[in-house]
Amino acid sequence: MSYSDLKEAAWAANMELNERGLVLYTWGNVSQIDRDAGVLAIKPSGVSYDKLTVDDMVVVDLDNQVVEGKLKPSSDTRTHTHLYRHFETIGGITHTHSTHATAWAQAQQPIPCFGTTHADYAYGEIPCTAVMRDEQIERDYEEETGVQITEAFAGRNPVETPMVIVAGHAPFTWGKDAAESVYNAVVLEEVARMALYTRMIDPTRGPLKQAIVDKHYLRKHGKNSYYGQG
Ligand SMILES: O=C(CO)[C@@H](O)[C@H](O)COP(=O)(O)O
Repeated sequence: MSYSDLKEAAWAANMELNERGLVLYTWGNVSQIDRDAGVLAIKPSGVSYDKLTVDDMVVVDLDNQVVEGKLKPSSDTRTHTHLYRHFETIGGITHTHSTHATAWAQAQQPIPCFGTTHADYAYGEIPCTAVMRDEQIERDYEEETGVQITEAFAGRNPVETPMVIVAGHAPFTWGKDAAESVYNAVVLEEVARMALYTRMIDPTRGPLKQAIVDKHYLRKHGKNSYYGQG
């Protein structure tokens, strides 16, 4: 993929994020990686979506060095590159401060799988990271945000749950490309909203029976999937 195609794909995903109402002003960012070229295109830092152009997108390598672009890359770039280095099958990452997912992040609680809507997209609980230690904050806050995410996924397949909430901060989602990571951010926000209402209706409600979670997740994503027209 040429740098211009990569920048176009990442820019279009950032525009979709804004059109879906998941970000305000300059909040959030989306990137897409070209693993063959070893670079990713990411939103520039502090640029509002209504002014963002394809040419503004910044191309960086996995060592966070700018390869092409006149603007500074997102302040969250080192979180994105950490995740690309550790989650080797993902192709796009979205970060938002969408209201309901961020409320769960501020409560520092994982989102239980209360229903089949959730189970259709994430194989069980949506993890919340641990709160960063002081020395991590001092060392490299954005890189350590990535560390907290990959540690929350120790023993878990990030493809099966393409979303996480960062304690005290907000959500990150990912997918095979930038567009799918935005799709998952939209899904996460709606699932977080449903879960908040569920918790309000019945604070004692526990997660859905695992057999139903299995049925819903695997009929869409398993090797014997029978959902849709594929
Ligand atoms: O997490 C945050 C701020 O807490 C980011 O989402 C910013 O809101 C966007 O930063 P840039 O990508 O514009 O540097």
